[in-house]
Amino acid sequence: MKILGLTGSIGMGKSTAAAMFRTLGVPVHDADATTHELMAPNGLAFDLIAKAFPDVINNGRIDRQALGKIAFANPDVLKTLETILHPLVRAAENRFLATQRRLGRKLVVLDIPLLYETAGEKRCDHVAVVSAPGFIQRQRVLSREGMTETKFSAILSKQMPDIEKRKRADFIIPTGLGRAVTFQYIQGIIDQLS
Ligand SMILES: CC(C)(COP(=O)(O)OP(=O)(O)OC[C@H]1O[C@@H](n2cnc3c(N)ncnc32)[C@H](O)[C@@H]1O)[C@@H](O)C(=O)NCCC(=O)NCCS
Ligand SMILES: Nc1ncnc2c1ncn2[C@@H]1O[C@H](COP(=O)(O)OP(=O)(O)OP(=O)(O)O)[C@@H](O)[C@H]1O
Repeated sequence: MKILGLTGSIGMGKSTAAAMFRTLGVPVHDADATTHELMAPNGLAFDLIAKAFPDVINNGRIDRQALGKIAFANPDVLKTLETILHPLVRAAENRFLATQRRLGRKLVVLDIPLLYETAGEKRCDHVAVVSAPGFIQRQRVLSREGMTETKFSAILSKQMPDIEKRKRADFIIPTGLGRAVTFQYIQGIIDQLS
């Protein structure tokens, strides 16, 4: 079974590309979706996070925006969160891989936002990076509710620059030229790896 890592900086189009892989029949494990499940009220990380950051609990739920506000402004908070979440995400990823192997899959995708930042490429056979020009990325991200210039800069500073990701990638998937182009590239990657 070949493992393709899918990554890219904030707003570059990972989720959109992941959905296209799924449409084309390739199973995808989504690390970000896993963190959402882990942080839900019945999730495995809820109690640990609620204990570490009681101020961000709102109506029995973790207020992600409030947590993001402190985490992206404070390296210690982000570190604590990562220490809680990353091993649990990794365990979920391993369960996904075991299931897909049992099912005899030839190709699977691991969608990991911080793939290069956490040396995740070591457990992938190939890596694809989604990328668009910086001004498009900026427009996309700043149009999100609750996003500010300061938060965008703080998040960017914690991620490997797009140019560096592009240098390391086996495949670069353009996401600034329209969805049809992205889809075509993804189809080409699947053909090449199948
Ligand atoms: C701080 C949290 C609660 C903020 O949640 P919120 O819903 O407001 O933002 P969201 O998760 O959509 O992230 C916004 C952007 O920041 C990026 N980002 C998230 N965590 C990190 C991180 N640890 N380092 C760098 N960038 C990050 C995301 O990839 C995304 O591009 C959340 O991002 C979180 O729990 N982060 C820590 C876990 C983590 O590392 N997740 C990313 C990879 S699995
Ligand atoms: N290939 C594409 N063509 C056109 N627009 C796109 C494409 N990919 C993504 N977009 C647009 O860009 C925005 C961000 O996309 P998406 O949510 O997939 O990014 P992401 O990398 O998963 O973001 P984050 O890292 O912040 O979670 C969305 O509004 C989406 O509609």
